[in-house]
Amino acid sequence: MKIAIGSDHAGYELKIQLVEYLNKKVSIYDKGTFSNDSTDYPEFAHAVANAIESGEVELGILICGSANGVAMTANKHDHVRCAICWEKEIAELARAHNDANIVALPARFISVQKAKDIVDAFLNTDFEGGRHQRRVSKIGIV
Ligand SMILES: O=C(CO)[C@H](O)[C@H](O)[C@H](O)COP(=O)(O)O
Repeated sequence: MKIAIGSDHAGYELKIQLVEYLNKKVSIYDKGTFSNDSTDYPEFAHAVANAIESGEVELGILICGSANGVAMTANKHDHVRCAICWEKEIAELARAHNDANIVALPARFISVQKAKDIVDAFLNTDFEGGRHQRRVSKIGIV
């Protein structure tokens, strides 16, 4: 499986931990940031969202302090459904019911172990389709 990951400075340390953890299981495409220097989360959210839209990867992981900024940015992309997750059960539902293709993690509010559990749940849960496909299809209708 191909996974893109990106964070701003607030998520950088967690991103390092997750890249090391996930490298043993999947192919990781790291879209930055690559230091603790203060930066702007939209750059990395757009990079991960573009990787989804181009087909470079199947799923993505975004990290910032609260997860709000990266999720808001990624969800501007037509083919992205980015879900903020702070418990593994929410990650399972984001995949099973919402067909989310990016998980957004709030680095300043969850532990590294919690983040690993959330990511594992996200990567290992399939979309259920059926009634959920009907609802997901309506998301873009405004
Ligand atoms: O949480 C975030 C956006 O939703 C970002 O990670 C920012 O870091 C956050 O807005 C705080 O900014 P700061 O420059 O790290 O104080």
